[in-house]
Amino acid sequence: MAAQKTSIAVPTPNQIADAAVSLGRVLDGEQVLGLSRYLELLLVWNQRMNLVGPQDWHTILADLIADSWHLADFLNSLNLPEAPCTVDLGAGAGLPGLPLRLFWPHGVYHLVEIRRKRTAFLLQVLSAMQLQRTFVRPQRAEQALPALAPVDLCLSRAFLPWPELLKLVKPWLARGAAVVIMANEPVPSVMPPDWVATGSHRYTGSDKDRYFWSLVPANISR
Ligand SMILES: C[S@@+](CC[C@H](N)C(=O)[O-])C[C@H]1O[C@@H](n2cnc3c(N)ncnc32)[C@H](O)[C@@H]1O
Repeated sequence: MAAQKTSIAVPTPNQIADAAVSLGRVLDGEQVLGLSRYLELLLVWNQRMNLVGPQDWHTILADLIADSWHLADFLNSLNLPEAPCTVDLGAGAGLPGLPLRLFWPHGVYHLVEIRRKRTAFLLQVLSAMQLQRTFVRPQRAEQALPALAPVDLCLSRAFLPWPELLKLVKPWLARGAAVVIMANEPVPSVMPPDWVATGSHRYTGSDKDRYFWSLVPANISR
């Protein structure tokens, strides 16, 4: 699908850079360009299919994309392999993965998404953003995980309730692997018996506090 002239307001690179500064992040030129390409395609495709709730770029940047730069900082604080194999399950509109790769380019990154129209969107954005070592897997997570295992890092946003996600991914994790949960509440004091929380981080999103939890299987922690 090619970008068409529409009535939607597509931000200029300078507007994106200024808005990011107002959200507390200074972007480099490549990040501005990457976000500009992502936002333009997202705004156009979002008019024809339901990719994200917000329709205006500033809300998308503040409510959705900013999570990815906070997530990049959290991932940098974890004890991960130098070039991890990461899966992003139920990637949908490419969140958190596509913006994340501008801020955290390590290892190989697989965006797993079952719906064909969404994978078509992801492929077009991927080609426009020219992200390194980042791939779209048009598959069910249940099929992609065995094919991509052993997995060093599992991410997902709004895909499955976290206890179900842990059950789904556990058989396919490498030794020392982590699952990072993006949550609206702090890490629970009681974990499932076979999991340990190894880190957590709170940050303030556009409207409320948000959290990342890093969880590892108890018997194969690093
Ligand atoms: C609520 S959306 C979240 C999308 C994106 N992560 C975000 O935060 O905007 C969940 C996505 O998971 C996809 N999905 C649902 N079940 C799946 C499965 N078994 N394997 C892969 N993707 C799946 C859906 O098609 C949908 O795009």
